[in-house]
Amino acid sequence: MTQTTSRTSDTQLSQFRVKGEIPVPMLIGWLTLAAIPILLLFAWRSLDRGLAGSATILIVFAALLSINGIVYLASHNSTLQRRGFITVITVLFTYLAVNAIEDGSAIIWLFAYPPIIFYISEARVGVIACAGGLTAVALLFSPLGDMAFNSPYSTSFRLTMLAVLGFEMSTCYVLDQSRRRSKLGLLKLAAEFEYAAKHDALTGLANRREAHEQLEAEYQRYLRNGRPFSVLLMDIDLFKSVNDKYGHHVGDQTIIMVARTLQEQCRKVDTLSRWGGEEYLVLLAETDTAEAVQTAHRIRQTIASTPVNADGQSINTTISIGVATIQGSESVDRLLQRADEALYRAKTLGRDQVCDSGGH
Ligand SMILES: Nc1nc2c(ncn2[C@@H]2O[C@H](COP(=O)(O)OP(=O)(O)OP(=O)(O)O)[C@@H](O)[C@H]2O)c(=O)[nH]1
Repeated sequence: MTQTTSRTSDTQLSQFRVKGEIPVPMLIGWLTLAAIPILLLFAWRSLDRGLAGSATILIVFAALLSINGIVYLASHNSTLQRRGFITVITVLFTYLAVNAIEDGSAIIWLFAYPPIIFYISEARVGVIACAGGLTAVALLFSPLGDMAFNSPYSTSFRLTMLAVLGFEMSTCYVLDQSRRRSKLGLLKLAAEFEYAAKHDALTGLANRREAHEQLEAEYQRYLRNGRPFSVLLMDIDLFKSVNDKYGHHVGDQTIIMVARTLQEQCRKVDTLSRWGGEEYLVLLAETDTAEAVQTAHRIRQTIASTPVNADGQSINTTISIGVATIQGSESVDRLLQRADEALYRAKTLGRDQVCDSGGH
């Protein structure tokens, strides 16, 4: 996978939620609600110990988190909420490490940072934030840090802290990658299921169920705007003899090749489906009878003049077509029944024919 595609899929991934997954805005909401009383508690403790400056700064952080939450509630802008939250907690954790709040023990809160950052942001952001954080802590613990800040940490604490923090960040990264891969797998599986539920396995055309959905959608449009639509019900002529003569496999290939030719003959707005064994249905959106009959003749002629090449065999096929256009307040079932009757007539008239439900 290239970097571009992994980035794209990571961004796309965050837009989909699998069942049971905690939505990021909700998680940030809960974390904000939990953080505010904790910050106020430590502000009160700082005040109690005469550290008014620390108390004020912790109260400011609590206020900033509250404002971020309120802005989200008012705007529902989850990107803004996430960015605001990441900024506030990054500055907060830096402050806790540098200022050695609670006799330096507040630096332990840094362990809360990696799992949160990996969950609420893209993997790339998580890696950058954690690498930046670890470098910052290493600098703070270095002689350079000692020159700039008055840190109370012993050498053994510094080493343990850096090692454990690095270990935690790496573990969070590995687990997060695993979570993202599982999520991607689930989303792909869901897409495959959806595709399989809507398409015919042999030809890849819409299946009968999907055709019914499209018919219903077009019918609703017809009821709203009054513009009629038509259907072409098509059946390969004497298909049983193809199976009998060449075998089932060649029969299958013939069904696929006819489907391809039909696809080439249809507009993008039309829905071509495999209606049954060797039957196809075309839904012609916003098309009246004259236009539908013209299209049917064109399709019939193309099929008749295009021998099917299946497994090295050149097979001449023809199709019969029944045409019906929606009229008045009739139902979709009635429309299909009329198309079926027209197809039956085309068969009885000798096949390789187009008949419309008006009797032509
Ligand atoms: N190979 C193959 N054959 C299929 C498939 N589905 C249906 N059939 C066969 O298609 C044939 C349809 O035959 P019939 O309905 O009797 O009609 P026909 O021979 O096409 O004759 P007319 O429709 O009257 O022109 C049957 O032999 C089915 O077994 C399929 O998916 N693959």
